Amino acid sequence: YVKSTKEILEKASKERYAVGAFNFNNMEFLQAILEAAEEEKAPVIVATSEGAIKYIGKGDIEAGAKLAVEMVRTYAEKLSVPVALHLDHGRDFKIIMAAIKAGYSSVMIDASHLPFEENLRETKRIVEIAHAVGISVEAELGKLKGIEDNVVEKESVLVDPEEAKVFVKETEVDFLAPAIGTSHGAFKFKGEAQLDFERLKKVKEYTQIPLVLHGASMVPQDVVKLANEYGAELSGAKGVPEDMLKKAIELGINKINTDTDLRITFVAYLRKVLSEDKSQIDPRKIFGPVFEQVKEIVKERIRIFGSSGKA
Ligand SMILES: O=C(COP(=O)(O)O)N(O)CCCCO
Ligand code: NA
Ligand SMILES: [Zn+2]
Repeated sequence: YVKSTKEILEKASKERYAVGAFNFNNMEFLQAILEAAEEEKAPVIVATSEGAIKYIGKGDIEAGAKLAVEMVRTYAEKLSVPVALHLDHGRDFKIIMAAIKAGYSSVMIDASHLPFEENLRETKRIVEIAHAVGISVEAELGKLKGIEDNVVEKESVLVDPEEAKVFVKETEVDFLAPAIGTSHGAFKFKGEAQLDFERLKKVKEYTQIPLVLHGASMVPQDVVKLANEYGAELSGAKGVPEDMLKKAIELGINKINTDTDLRITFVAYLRKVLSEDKSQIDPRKIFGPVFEQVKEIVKERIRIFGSSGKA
């Protein structure tokens, strides 16, 4: 059933577990994510980036947002678990407004590339509008490394817990994504994976609100290997290790954004199925086994996040 992001995350924060926020940009990924949550009896957040809304709407933002909402509602109303739809990395005011108008439960205003005062002002503006119509808001403090959609962040600037305290108080934002060393995509760490747990601990203590981990995909090496065996070129791919995810959850992370793990699984098994079933031309016979695997990896993530059975 449909439930608000805020209710889902406040329960998670109180009970110290995390809820997956899985990205989708087509029907099959959405189906796989929702089936996984249902089978794990877990609350789940499904998310679209701005690019996904444009992709779903073939460039028409209002149509894309509306279709995403209607797909989620049509599936979710049949499920026994709570489902919320979230706008990931909102940057364009028009798209954030389109998501709110279409019926998204929460929106992220990502102004983390701006100086603190501007991030604060931008976030405050969106919070005022969203709260006026009962929508919750996520913001980001500090910078992730790597490519954030179309903004290349050269270096990661880790969150300042003192700034986080002021930021949350001033903006009344509902959830905060503190940068603690992760980055988007499959190539997260040059050397050893490391997250700044000290900062995370302080941010939770100072803000006492649900926290979000971006760039949290684990990049499973067995799946990377399989993809490469069937012709992909993903050498050097590295994600967040399980023990670090679990420690981040203990320290107060309640929403874990996961996209790359689903993408790598999709690509590995699509390559495998196409190369093994050479006469297959029915998309359902190709996508069926591929998205079965995507569902399984989502279930694995839900178990690691501690949200299995929490519906
Ligand atoms: O923080 C994340 C997920 O990051 P990851 O790339 O680790 O799955 N997202 O916000 C998902 C969209 C970013 C582009 O993939
Ligand atoms: Na987000
Ligand atoms: Zn992100």
